[in-house]
Amino acid sequence: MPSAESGPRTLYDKVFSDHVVNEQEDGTCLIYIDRHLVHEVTSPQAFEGLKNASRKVRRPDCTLVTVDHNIPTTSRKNFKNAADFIKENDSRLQCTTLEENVKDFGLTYFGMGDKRQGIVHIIGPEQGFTLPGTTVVCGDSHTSTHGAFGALAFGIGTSEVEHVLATQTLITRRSKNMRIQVDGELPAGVTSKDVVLHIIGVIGTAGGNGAVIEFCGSVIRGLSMEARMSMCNMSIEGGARAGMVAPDEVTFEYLKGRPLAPKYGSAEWNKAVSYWSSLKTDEGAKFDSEVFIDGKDIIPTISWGTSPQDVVPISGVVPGPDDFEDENRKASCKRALEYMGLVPGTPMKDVVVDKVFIGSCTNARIEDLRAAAKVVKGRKVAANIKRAMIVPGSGLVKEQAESEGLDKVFTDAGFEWREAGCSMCLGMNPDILSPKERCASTSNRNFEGRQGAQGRTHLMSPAMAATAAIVGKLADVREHVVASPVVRKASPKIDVQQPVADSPQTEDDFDRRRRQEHRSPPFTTLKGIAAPLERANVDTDAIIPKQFLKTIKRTGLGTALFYELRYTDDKENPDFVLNQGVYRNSKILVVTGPNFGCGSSREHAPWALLDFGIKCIIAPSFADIFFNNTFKNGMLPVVVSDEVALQKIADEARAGREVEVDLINQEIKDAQGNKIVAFEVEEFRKHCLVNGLDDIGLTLQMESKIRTFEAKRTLDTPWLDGSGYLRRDRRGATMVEAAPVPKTNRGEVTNEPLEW
Ligand SMILES: CC(C)[C@H](C(=O)O)[C@@H](O)C(=O)O
Ligand code: SF4
Repeated sequence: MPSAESGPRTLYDKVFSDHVVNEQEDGTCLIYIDRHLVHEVTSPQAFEGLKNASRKVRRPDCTLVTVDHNIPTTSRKNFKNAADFIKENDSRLQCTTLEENVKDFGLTYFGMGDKRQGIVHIIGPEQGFTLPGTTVVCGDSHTSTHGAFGALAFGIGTSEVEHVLATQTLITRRSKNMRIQVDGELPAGVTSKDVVLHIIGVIGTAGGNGAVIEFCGSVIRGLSMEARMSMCNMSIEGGARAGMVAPDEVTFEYLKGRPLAPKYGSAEWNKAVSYWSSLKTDEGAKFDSEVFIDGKDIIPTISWGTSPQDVVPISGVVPGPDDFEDENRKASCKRALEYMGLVPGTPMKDVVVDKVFIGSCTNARIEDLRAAAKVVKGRKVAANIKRAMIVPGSGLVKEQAESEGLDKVFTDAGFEWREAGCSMCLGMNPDILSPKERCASTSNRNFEGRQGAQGRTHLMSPAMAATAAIVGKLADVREHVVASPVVRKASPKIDVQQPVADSPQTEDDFDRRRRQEHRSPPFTTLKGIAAPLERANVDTDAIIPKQFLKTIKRTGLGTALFYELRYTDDKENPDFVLNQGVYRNSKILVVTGPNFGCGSSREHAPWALLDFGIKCIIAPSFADIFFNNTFKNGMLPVVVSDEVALQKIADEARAGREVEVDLINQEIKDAQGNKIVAFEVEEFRKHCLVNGLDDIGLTLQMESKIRTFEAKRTLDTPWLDGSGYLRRDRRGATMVEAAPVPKTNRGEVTNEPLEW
């Protein structure tokens, strides 16, 4: 339900309300986006859409672009350009396409030759691009990371990336408010990663669906910004699109001197701090759900299975199906044990590890590397560990770590010291696990095949991963390192001011863009074979694995749909439903377990379903980003939470009979036209589907409202109009200039020619 707009408000309510450009009667809101981060995987189709419609990027001064997912993490000593450096064809194409797009649209870009390059969720905060009270989006589910600053930050799909690029706004609705309070004190050896893994174990991967989580309590207040980012980062693993922490002195301290934050001590800084200080939940504000956790109950926590909710304390044992009451969980446990090659009852500390990965947007910040180095110092990686990698989150993190001598600590112990990128977090680059290899990983997802086909991932904190590297097995950091008080050191800050250039944009451009387009074929009624899928928590990595995300097109992904389930050694698996008889022509998917489409924001998941021929998915519940992404592609996700009705539909599907989804009357019927169940759909979404409308076209009709909002924003929060190297000369009430940032010479800021 929408949150109350009057009376005491939550932090989320405040930030959301401050960004509403327009609200419709059915609760559909157009919100302004302050900060847009872009990377190579989820943007090519968005830029292509802009080009096809002759649209420009509305606010280059609020947009920051980098490459992170595909790039190799090998030494860049001889780096000249991405085209020569990246060997794998599809990865190279995706990166060079991004470089062309930033050039064509005049965006600020941190390429591989720039020491500010890094994982998109590490560089935003590092540069002060992420600020309290802002709305931050990126075509990436871990955008939730930025909520650590009291920003409303969430992942979006590629169609929404295009929408934001074109309009600097997004169509959305109010989320529910969820509060997770962690009080007391954390025992020695327990870190924010343990806290968040513990929380996901408690609430489950669908626990936060439809909600924004506010993390609070004395434990959260005591965490550094890095630690808060690790927690908000994994809100998405708890099903929430966003996590937030109210900004406080720790936040302000972190922001001082960041290149894109207001200048410390200036009138603007003081104004900003006074606004930021108001961003807290009012006494008496209502939350839709609340969870209380006592910090002292948390033990270093690791995952044992193939979902982030499959966690146990390191002192525990591998669970078995009998440990769960829910039938879905019993079935998932059985499958996960088989996949992970584990036997119930085995002590976690007996599990032998092959590889160690310390990196990712969850845990590749300077504090993470310091924590790992503290464990490693003076020790050696165990003989059975085939590979132990440290992948800093950005060039600046790497530089800082090197200045502290951490690289030496790691390399002396036998770790590889790599260049910044996503790396083995999802293995879109060459850093992957071989089949059946077991990895102690500081990343955030342990889905099947996530780090490499048939690879086995155990999630944990940097200190725990470092301990596993030294011991050769999963191990308890508390038994291997003498606890000492955590000393909070400053994070690296670099004040880099860059020159910019101008390029005009005219009123005519707006008129051209104001066209309302019809992009998807209208959806009214769909009748066809429905395939039954009897699974819970189907993640988007399972719907389409990472190797297929390297395309720069939306089409042709049907063969990749459910790839790991549909094929074994590249041959069709006859047991998988879509390989059987009539189901090869399915138009509808009936999923019997909850939380379909959890995990990543990849719009490739609906694209693959659509390309296969599936236009409608029926399930008891969906993950938020996937749910959104389907609508943007003229597809219909239908929630049927009534178990009896869902089973009736599944029975039709199991019998190979057709099912009819009648959107006009909002009913699901059997092949004879008998109603099985009615369903709900938001009015605005239905309108767009039935009429095949392009919502960018619709939003552009709100131009005057967007301009009015921007003018007010400039008065109230002037620091949000591209500052520092993002500064643009503004023309009238709108944007815009387009100036790429000159290359920095990996360490030295120069006025050298542009990277391209
Ligand atoms: C590639 C991108 C869409 C994806 C995400 O949204 O999370 C990736 O970052 C991931 O972690 O799976
Ligand atoms: S989760 Fe992994 S792949 Fe996704 S953005 Fe973070 S580091 Fe990159």
